[in-house]
Amino acid sequence: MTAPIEVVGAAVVHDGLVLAAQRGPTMSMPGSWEFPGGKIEPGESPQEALVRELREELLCDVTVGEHVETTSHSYDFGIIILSTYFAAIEAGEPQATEHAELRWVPPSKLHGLAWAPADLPAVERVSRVLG
Ligand SMILES: Nc1nc2c([nH]c(=O)n2[C@H]2C[C@H](O)[C@@H](COP(=O)(O)OP(=O)(O)OP(=O)(O)O)O2)c(=O)[nH]1
Repeated sequence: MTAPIEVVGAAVVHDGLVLAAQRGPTMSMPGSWEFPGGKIEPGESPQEALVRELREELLCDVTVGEHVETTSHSYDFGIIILSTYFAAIEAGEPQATEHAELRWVPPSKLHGLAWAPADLPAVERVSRVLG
C-alpha cells in the first residue's frame, strides 16, 4: 500500500464568484474541474502549500481563509486526502498556466461542472456556505 497523497485546493472567492479550474490535457484526470492547488510538500503547512501552488500555477498571491472540508478519495492511482480552504486574491489576476480553463462560477452553478470526484463534498459545502 502506498501512503495517501495529501493535496490542498483553494476555493478562491471574488465578487461572490468562485474560481474553478479545468485540468489540462497533460495533467492526470484531464478535463476534470478542481480547486487550484496541489500536493503538500514535506515541511509545509496546508496554507503554505496553497500560497506556493497558486503562485506557481495561477501567478497570483492569495490569503488563505477558513477550512472548507477534508475528505479522502480512492482513485485507481492511490488515495488522495484533499483539504480545501477558502481563499481571497491579494495580488495579481489568476492566469491559466497549467489548466485548460479558469472560470468564475456563481456558487449556485458550481454543481453543474464535472468535478474531480474527491471535490464533491467541498463543492457542496462551498455552495451551501456562499449560496
Ligand atoms: N490541485 C488539486 N488536485 C486535486 C483536486 N481534486 C483531486 O482529486 N485532485 C488530485 C489530482 C491529482 O491527482 C492530485 C494533485 O496533484 P497535482 O498534480 O495537482 O499536484 P502537483 O501540482 O503538486 O503535482 P506535480 O505534478 O507537481 O507532482 O490531487 C483539487 O481540487 N485540486
